[in-house]
Amino acid sequence: MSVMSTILDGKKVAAAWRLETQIRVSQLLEHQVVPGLAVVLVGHDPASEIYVRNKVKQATKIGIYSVVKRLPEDTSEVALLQVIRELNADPEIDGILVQLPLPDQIDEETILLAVDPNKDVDGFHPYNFGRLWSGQRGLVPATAAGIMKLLADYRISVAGKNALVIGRSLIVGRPLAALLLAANATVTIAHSQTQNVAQLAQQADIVVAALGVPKYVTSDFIKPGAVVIDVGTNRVDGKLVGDVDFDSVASKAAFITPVPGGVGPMTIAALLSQTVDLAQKRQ
Ligand SMILES: Nc1nc2c(c(=O)[nH]1)N[C@@H](CN(C=O)c1ccc(C(=O)N[C@@H](CCC(=O)O)C(=O)O)cc1)CN2
Repeated sequence: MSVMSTILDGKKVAAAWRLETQIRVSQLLEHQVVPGLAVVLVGHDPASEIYVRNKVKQATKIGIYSVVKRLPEDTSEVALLQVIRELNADPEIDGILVQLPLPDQIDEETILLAVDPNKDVDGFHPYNFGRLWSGQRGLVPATAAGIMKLLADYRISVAGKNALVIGRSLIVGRPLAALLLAANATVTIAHSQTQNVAQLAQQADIVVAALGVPKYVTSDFIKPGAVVIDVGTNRVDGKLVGDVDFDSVASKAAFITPVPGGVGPMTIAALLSQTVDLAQKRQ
């Protein structure tokens, strides 16, 4: 018998979260504190352009002051470091993020290290990453924070569950594994060298697909009743496709995120919330 899963509606949860954040912004405005977000975009990656536009649009809508620093594709590392230094010193800016990926001539690690850890709203600075892995509270990468919030809103408990995170990126896989561990899940990280990913997935209560391969996770990976989180945003023939084969997996999983409308909107809502956390600290 095939059962249809509950769809984890990221669009709806993110909208409610943005409203809560907007209320927090109004409270800050009463104390003459305007939360400030700076987004640095180097080059013209079409997907990055969309994400940055949406971040700024949604930030502005809820009263966050936001600036975009647009730099050409051939920007040098030195020039980018100078922009970051200026933002670090700008008292109107609470949160700084550098949109990834960066062009090849720029070393990502050098850039992330240059962001003031107290303004590192993306949580990618090694200081904040270290705090995350040592189980301390702090700035957390937005996609991982968004996924945890989505699970919490649907009252999906994580403690004692087997979680498989497929993908070990700085942006999603690693920070999410740390958050799931902090929430007392038993966490496995699978990656490009992992043998028998399907076999590992069959043991998992929670499967997170964050590897960037369209429809990689199929129904034979899934234990009936599992929770499936799809972080993929692959463009195939102009269409947005996740890392999960939604139609086959939805008949087996208890909960599943759609693409679009699942994890993506939660990422931006988490970023806004964290920007306001930083402004509250300034206050
Ligand atoms: N500095 C950062 N760079 C990148 C991050 C990040 O968190 N910080 N994450 C991703 C891209 N990203 C945010 O930047 C992001 C990805 C997807 C979405 C989203 O809302 N997706 C929609 C679909 C939108 C579309 O049509 O493409 C959805 O899934 O519903 C938001 C943000 C890489 N870089």
